[in-house]
Amino acid sequence: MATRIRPSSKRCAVIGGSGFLGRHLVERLVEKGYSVAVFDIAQRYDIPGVTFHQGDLCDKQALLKVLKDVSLVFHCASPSPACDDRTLFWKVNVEGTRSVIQACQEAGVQKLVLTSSASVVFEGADIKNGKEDLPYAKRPIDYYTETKIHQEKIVLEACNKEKDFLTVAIRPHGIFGPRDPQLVPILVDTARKGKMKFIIGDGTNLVDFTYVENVVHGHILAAEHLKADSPLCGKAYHITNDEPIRFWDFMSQVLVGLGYDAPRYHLPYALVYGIAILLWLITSLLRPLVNIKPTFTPMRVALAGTHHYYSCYRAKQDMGYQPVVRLQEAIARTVASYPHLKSGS
Ligand SMILES: NC(=O)C1=CN([C@@H]2O[C@H](COP(=O)(O)OP(=O)(O)OC[C@H]3O[C@@H](n4cnc5c(N)ncnc54)[C@H](OP(=O)(O)O)[C@@H]3O)[C@@H](O)[C@H]2O)C=CC1
Ligand SMILES: CC(C)CCC[C@@H](C)[C@H]1CC[C@H]2C3=C(CC[C@]12C)[C@@]1(C)CCC(=O)C[C@@H]1CC3
Repeated sequence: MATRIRPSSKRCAVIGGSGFLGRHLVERLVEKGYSVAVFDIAQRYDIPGVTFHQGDLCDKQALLKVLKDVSLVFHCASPSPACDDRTLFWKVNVEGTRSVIQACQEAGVQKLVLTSSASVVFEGADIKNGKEDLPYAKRPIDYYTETKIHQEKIVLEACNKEKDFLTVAIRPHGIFGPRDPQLVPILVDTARKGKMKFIIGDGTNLVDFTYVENVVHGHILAAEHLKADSPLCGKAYHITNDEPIRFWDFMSQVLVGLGYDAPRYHLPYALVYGIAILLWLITSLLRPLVNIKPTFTPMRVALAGTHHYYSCYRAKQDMGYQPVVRLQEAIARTVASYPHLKSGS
């Protein structure tokens, strides 16, 4: 009987490796001596030694070609939360993730590390020091969150020691850092439109913002600690900066760092949330005719006006996680990385 030769444990693939988190992950893996294949719907950069495979993760045959001599897969692809397209979220995050799991199993991949999200337990109400045993949101706040819940469940349920296929999910929260296309650009765009004058609520709500290098560190630790006899098998892990900060202090530090005024005037949370729901309803009804993207979506308002910070005690215990870049240093590096978004430029 022919014995299957296992690929080296340092041969990995990053699905979604052209994205914000994915590219930082690829760069760190290369520094650590991994051989990396990127699978993504688009190729946006070139790194010597990294092979790129352009394709849709819903296409199992295309995935199989890339995964056949890989032992470890990171899955960090998703449509952007801003796209609000339920059909696309289900197709990519749920059906596509099933095809990733099947392709991994058929190709003999041993480990799958999923980038999930701490928002899988967020329903719009306060979460203070939330642990991984919080129940999944029963009424997810948007389609993105709804499908991230299903995605995490199917990946964790696929963990099977007998089949030599181990899975783990990383749940980051509020990732930021150089090249992030969401947080800082949306913030600056809102400030430039003159809409960043108001604080939603009393401004004391604490939130986790997690520097991208810490999220990368959590992913690699998880991959390296994921073994048949380890507690990581089939579990989810919060990865944060472990320094919750007032949402509005974080926003103000980024804005002031880039030369914009910090928001000053307070608006009641319930009022802004109500307006955001109304706008979402109107834009959904008008969508067949015009595609308007409101700045203040119910999700963003809920994130801006409630406490949502998470414990990463489990990651510290099971994989020795500690953030590698502290929050103030992370904010300074991020601000410095966006010279083109400075006020007046
Ligand atoms: N950013 C954040 O604050 C947080 C993010 N996460 C999770 O982290 C992961 C990475 O997020 P982030 O880096 O911010 O996102 P990005 O959008 O920057 O990266 C995702 C990448 O996946 C690609 N992609 C999308 N659909 C497919 C597909 N069908 N097949 C192959 N590739 C595809 C995207 O291409 P394209 O751009 O062309 O769509 C993009 O290159 C996601 O799973 C997200 O849910 C979790 C918590 C917080
Ligand atoms: C308009 C302003 C009141 C707020 C602008 C900042 C927001 C763009 C960001 C603040 C928190 C961010 C966040 C995410 C996206 C960008 C923010 C809303 C996620 C929804 C991205 C995907 C996730 O999995 C969870 C994130 C939580 C925090």
